[in-house]
Amino acid sequence: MTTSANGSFERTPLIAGNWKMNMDHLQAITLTQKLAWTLDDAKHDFARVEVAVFPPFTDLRGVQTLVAGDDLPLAYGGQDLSQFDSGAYTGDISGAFLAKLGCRYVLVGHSERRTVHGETDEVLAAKVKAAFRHGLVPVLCVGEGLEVRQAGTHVEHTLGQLRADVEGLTAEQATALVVAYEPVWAIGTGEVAGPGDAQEMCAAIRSELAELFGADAANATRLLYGGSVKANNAAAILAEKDVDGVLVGGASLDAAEFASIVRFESHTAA
Ligand SMILES: O=C(CO)COP(=O)(O)O
Repeated sequence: MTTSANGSFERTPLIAGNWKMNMDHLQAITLTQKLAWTLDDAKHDFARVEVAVFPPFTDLRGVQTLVAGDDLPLAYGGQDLSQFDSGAYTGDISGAFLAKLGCRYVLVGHSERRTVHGETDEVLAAKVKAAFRHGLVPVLCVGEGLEVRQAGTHVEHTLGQLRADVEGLTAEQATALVVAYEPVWAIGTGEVAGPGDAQEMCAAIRSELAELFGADAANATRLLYGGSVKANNAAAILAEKDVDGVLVGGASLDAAEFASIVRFESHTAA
């Protein structure tokens, strides 16, 4: 653990790339290699700023082979997992399988899962627990849609999702948890929440976690912002006190752009 510039608490910044449904297993190898080379050229210190990618399931074996074979310091994870461990759940992927593939993380409750797949908070709370059961760190995504933002109830709404999805966790689990605030209106739209908006929500999330799990746990939980993060807007967001990293969609598909977002955090955390 290193001390980040985001306050006096020790939280290792995390720059995460969610590839969504992009990159087949061959493209995934090329992108991972390029990213590793670019960060290596830049002498990136992975212990100081952690870097993780979230490829589609079909890419994970290839990414694992590359990361293990070349001893790359990159972390990776799945974009979803089943709330169940095994059995008759056609099309679903168990956290046990992800753990076996060397995944450190798994996304839970991305807004595209909530909207396209209708995942409810009840299901998501079960998925968060399934992740922990299999030794994976859940990156729990929360955030409001445009109508909620316009009505001004975004903090209440997002904290409601958070409370429901972390239900039943221990303080120890809350310490390990990563929460990504992704306002739905800012995802893939080019509309980025201002650094002040990101900070407002991350501070609210941290104080909610403090109420639920105690201040020590809340001060350890890493909070990310996601939604149209690019190389040209990342630095200002990453400079905010309660923002410990970013969850990048589109810009993570370009190794050079993603690597430059990583470098902004390295400078902020220096
Ligand atoms: O949903 C996101 C990351 O999970 C954000 O996607 P974009 O960066 O493409 O807006």
